[in-house]
Amino acid sequence: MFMASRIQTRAFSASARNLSKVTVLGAAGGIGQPLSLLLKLNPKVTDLALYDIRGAPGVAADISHINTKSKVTGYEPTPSGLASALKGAEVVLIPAGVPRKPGMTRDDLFNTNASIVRDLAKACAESCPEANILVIANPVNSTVPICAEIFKARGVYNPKRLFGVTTLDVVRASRFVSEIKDTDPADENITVVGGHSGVTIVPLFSQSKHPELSTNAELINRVQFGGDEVVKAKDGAGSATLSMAMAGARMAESLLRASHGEKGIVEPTFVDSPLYKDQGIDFFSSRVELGPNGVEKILPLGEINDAEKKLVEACLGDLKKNIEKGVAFVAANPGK
Ligand SMILES: NC(=O)c1ccc[n+]([C@@H]2O[C@H](COP(=O)([O-])OP(=O)(O)OC[C@H]3O[C@@H](n4cnc5c(N)ncnc54)[C@H](O)[C@@H]3O)[C@@H](O)[C@H]2O)c1
Ligand SMILES: O=C(O)C[C@H](O)C(=O)O
Repeated sequence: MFMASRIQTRAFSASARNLSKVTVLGAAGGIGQPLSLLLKLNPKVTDLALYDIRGAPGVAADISHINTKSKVTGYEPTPSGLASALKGAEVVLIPAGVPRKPGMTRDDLFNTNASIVRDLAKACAESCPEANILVIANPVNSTVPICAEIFKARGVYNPKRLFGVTTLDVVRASRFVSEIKDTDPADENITVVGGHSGVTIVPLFSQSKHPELSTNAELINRVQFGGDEVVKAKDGAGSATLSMAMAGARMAESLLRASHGEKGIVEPTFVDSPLYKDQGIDFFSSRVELGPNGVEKILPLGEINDAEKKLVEACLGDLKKNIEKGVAFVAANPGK
């Protein structure tokens, strides 16, 4: 209790002074570089810290020449470099980890990415336990529970500060709808719930301006497997990087706006959620109102139609297994 209030006071005093340090772990990668670029263009970011196991100082030197006010620092790939990159961070984005190649599922990345995320989560728990942690590395359905377990083991878990970034699913859904309806995607607000892989991605078109799309199997499939479209087109060179950078920058911007006092900021995101806990599912993506302390309010799913109820049903089975896999990994491999 004492820890939680101390954490909240510190976070508030930094944002009250409008000083926002944002750290990117995996900053020299396909997502990391354009994400860092977009964060450098964001006037709410005053201090941008870039860390990677290779190349972060070079990316930082390059980005630091952009004529916006924020200070950019690239850190060496050492434990002290990582700790310095994280110290005082308000937001940490984690795109560190390997991407898919054609024929792979996101779960096929688990063996490599689980330990990368575990070790970075440990560094966060030690150096910036009060930060908002935004997990991009796949499989998100498992890497977010991994982070939670690491924070719990160190007694610093704050469920309001841990987010799986599912913004790209929302971005895609609005773009795909706008292509069908010939509208501006900025006017298409599509809620996507569940998790971030295949059938765990559930768009709720019945809640949009185009409820008839909730039976459009082709569109639903495209939202659920949009990532595969990019993996296939890149033909072995990785997965979505540029659209993901935009989506990650949007999620970070939303959190910063909320921490700077703006009200009513809502983003669908994968969080520790009460919505399906009675079914043993501790994490779920739904519309979340953000505030100065991270999660302000987890909004209910609301009315959904029968077709969408079936999609949610199909999501829950896979999601439960993905979450359990992350929790079991930390239990069996707590690391150093
Ligand atoms: N959440 C989403 O919607 C979403 C979207 C796209 C990609 N992704 C995932 O994001 C991850 C990164 O994708 P990418 O295309 O940028 O890959 P990438 O290989 O281009 O970049 C990954 C970077 O992580 C770095 N890295 C590896 N281990 C590290 C460690 N221990 N500490 C710090 N940095 C480390 C690498 O050096 C590399 O620069 C993948 O797992 C991918 O599946 C998620
Ligand atoms: O598809 C992937 O592997 C990357 C990412 O999760 C995406 O949705 O584009």
